[in-house]
Amino acid sequence: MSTPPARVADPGSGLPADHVLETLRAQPAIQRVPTPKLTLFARRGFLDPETCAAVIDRIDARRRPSTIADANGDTAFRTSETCDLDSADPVIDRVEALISAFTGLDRAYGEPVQGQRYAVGQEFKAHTDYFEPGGEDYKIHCRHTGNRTWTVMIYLNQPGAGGATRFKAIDKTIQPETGKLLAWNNRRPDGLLNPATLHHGMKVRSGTKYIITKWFRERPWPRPRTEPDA
Ligand SMILES: O=C(O)CCC(=O)C(=O)O
Ligand SMILES: [Fe+2]
Repeated sequence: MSTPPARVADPGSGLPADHVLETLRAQPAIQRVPTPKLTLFARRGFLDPETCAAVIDRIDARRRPSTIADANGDTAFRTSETCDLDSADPVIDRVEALISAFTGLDRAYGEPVQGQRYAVGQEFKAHTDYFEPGGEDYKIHCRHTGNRTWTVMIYLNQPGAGGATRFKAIDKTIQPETGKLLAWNNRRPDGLLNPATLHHGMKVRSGTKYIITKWFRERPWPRPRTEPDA
């Protein structure tokens, strides 16, 4: 008796991860953080300094206070500023294309790229990027597009001091460096959410830190309507 095949998501969603793992492993100069607890890759110099500077300009022009999905009562939990970046802008469009080509993740499954700006003393305390199933925020944010699968993050500059990203469960701290990309799977190999992805955007001690993040989902992200109403 044959069992029906399991529903296979589009490989570009990053769930299952095989296609993304194959694509990332084939990239020159990619580094994988050696741990069995999570899948975390780094690539130094992924984005050129000119593009990083152009994206920083856009973040500075449109930043607003950051929010968090699962409000936890700690008003100092995420003190940075945020900016949704417009994929109709050719600079952002190119960054999105580079991320997809590098990771094998299909940009159709990604949320709009988000910029973050951290001034001295600002941070994003330890959190996971996926939504906690069962909560109100999970219902609101995951109803249509499912939960987050992969996170791709790029440091746009190197602040004077501080601003590292600490993955507590594996005792690994990654230093910001202009153009360095991080990509991690928010899931375990069996597809379940991985709490070992807990990470902390640590306080900037001098200068300003800029990053962009693109989070991918189980299902395609709705595209903004551009056509006029009939
Ligand atoms: O700023 C960092 O190093 C981490 C940012 C982060 O975790 C996020 O935006 O989800
Ligand atoms: Fe995060």
